[in-house]
Amino acid sequence: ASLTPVGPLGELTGLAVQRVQVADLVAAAKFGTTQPIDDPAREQQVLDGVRTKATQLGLDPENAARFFRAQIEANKLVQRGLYVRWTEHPEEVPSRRPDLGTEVRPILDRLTTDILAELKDTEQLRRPTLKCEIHATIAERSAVVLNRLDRLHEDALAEAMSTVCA
Ligand SMILES: C=C(O[C@@H]1C=C(C(=O)O)C=C[C@H]1O)C(=O)O
Repeated sequence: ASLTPVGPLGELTGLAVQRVQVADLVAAAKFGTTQPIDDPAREQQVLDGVRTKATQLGLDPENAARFFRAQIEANKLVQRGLYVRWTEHPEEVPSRRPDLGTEVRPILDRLTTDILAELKDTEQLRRPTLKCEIHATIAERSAVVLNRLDRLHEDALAEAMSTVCA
């Protein structure tokens, strides 16, 4: 369970937190298999879906795709960090390997839908203004404290939120 960060960007930031936390499951699904961290075909699928749904919601599809490119980079940052951690400390490797296709990607797909709805709800606030940057910083810092994010997930969240103020 994750706690909702503070302010008008709290819900959106909370969803970005959930997405970087699900990266732990993605890494657990792939670690010790031949499945690579980078999957350009899946990324293309995610981004194509985002553009389609964004257009249906009346959002700028390229702006939404830019936000999701940052979510994807953040996810891979966590995966790479956990690979380093698990290689150095094999006792920390999760004992169960979740199934990427049936278990993990469906969670990411649900988050995609929720994130797009929040992008719509926050559209007016997310102009490139100081006001937006301030609300983004408040939401991000409160997310780190409320969810006790470690440095890896804190850095990933910063990446995920880097383009929030359109
Ligand atoms: C999350 C995954 O790993 C990477 C990150 C992705 C994402 O954040 O949506 C998509 C494809 C991969 O490059 C995955 O393979 O599903």
